[in-house]
Amino acid sequence: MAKQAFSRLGRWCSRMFAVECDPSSDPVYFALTKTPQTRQCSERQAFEKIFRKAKSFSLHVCTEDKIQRAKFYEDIKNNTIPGVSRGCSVFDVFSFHPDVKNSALRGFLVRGVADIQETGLFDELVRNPGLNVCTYVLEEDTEHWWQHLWSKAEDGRMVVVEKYCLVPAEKPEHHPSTLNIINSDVFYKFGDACKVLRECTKFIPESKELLELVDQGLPLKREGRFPVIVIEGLDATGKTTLTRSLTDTLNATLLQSPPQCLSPWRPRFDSEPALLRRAFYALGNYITAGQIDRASAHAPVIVDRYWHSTAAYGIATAVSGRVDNLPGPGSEVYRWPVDLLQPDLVLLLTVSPEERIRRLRFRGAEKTREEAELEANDRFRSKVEQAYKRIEDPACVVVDASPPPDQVLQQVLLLIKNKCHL
Ligand SMILES: Nc1ncnc2c1ncn2[C@@H]1O[C@H](COP(=O)(O)OP(=O)(O)O)[C@@H](O)[C@H]1O
Ligand SMILES: Nc1ccn([C@H]2C[C@H](O)[C@@H](COP(=O)(O)OP(=O)(O)O)O2)c(=O)n1
Repeated sequence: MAKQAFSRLGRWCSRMFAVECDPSSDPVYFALTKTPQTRQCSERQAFEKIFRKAKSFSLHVCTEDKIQRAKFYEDIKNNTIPGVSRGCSVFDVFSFHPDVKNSALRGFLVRGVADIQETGLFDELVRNPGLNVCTYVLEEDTEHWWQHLWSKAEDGRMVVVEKYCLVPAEKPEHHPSTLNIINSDVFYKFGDACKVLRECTKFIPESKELLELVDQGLPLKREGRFPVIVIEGLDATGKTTLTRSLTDTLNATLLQSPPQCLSPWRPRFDSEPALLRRAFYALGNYITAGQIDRASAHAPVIVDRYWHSTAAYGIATAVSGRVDNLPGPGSEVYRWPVDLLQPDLVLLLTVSPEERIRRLRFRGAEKTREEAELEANDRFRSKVEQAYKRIEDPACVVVDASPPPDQVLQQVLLLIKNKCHL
């Protein structure tokens, strides 16, 4: 057996396999076992739902280095999968150790691909040390489905190096998409976000300038005397409108995260995989923290988005499927970073989904959205909002932002008066 295959296997054994065929329901879970087990009739449904007796194969990105893995996953998703899956069904899949942090590998299952094993592309994929390539085979007499893991033998031929029987399994406590959140989708320490950007200076030269900007000191405890109020909320909930009127009324300084000075780099990082995008926004908060520290010595400070946004969007984007796949309230993913300056008050503006769509339409967005996209959007919206509400120390105070702007302002001024004695 090829040397490479051994190292692949070490990380592959005793894993579970989750196939997401419908974002509105649970994934189908399988345990991978060496020994087939007698199955109940009802379990056949799991296989019929996924494989339907069609030829299928899966690709899992297993590159060790986190940044390479994130970039390679995007490349496979955007270039390889569309190329091989014409006329096929494609599902997102996870290979993971149940409830073990950082153990999830993401990939794709392509169903209905007739002769993939005969193609040069198959060889190419199997040869790639960053991929685990599996085919799925039905043993007709026993009705067992087997996962075949492929590798390249020393003589250059493609060979099956390991076979696992797929056994339908109970859903684990934690959805596999939640297992890798810490330090991939949300960063809880300045140094952890910096590390990611430091490692990507080779292919994103802008990261170097960004690191120089943030290296100018980290205020953790505020020197200033004036209160700091953060306004959070989904797009079009009225943050810009409210932060402007609050700033005027309170003679405050208006800041935002990411800070203005990062605007030229934002589109660049927005087009990168989540790992890099989230590290960028995390560092934006530390730069804003420095600005808050200085400004709050002279006047109250209003901040348009801060840590809650970074964490809530990071978590909501990472967690696939339904809202109840989010880590439960009290999970460590909702904690405040150990070294980020805390505001005095965080207000979360909320409006009904219908009102939000009305405001977005008024701004000219969303006009051409398909129904399906709106529905997916609705799931995303609920996940962001739930994540916002679960973040702790400081937790946000929810404000109903559906009344007219002046009434929202009065309501918020009252809250600020009570909580910050302004
Ligand atoms: N309280 C409100 N009632 C009605 N419309 C509002 C209210 N606040 C803001 N809007 C309108 O909704 C849209 C989005 O507001 P904006 O302040 O830009 O939101 P955000 O900064 O959260 O994206 C704008 O067209 C704005 O004029
Ligand atoms: N402090 C922040 C601010 C924004 N983000 C991310 C989260 C979302 O992906 C986008 C939302 O920003 P966007 O500019 O669209 O929002 P608004 O126009 O202010 O409503 O940026 C963040 O991660 N951290």
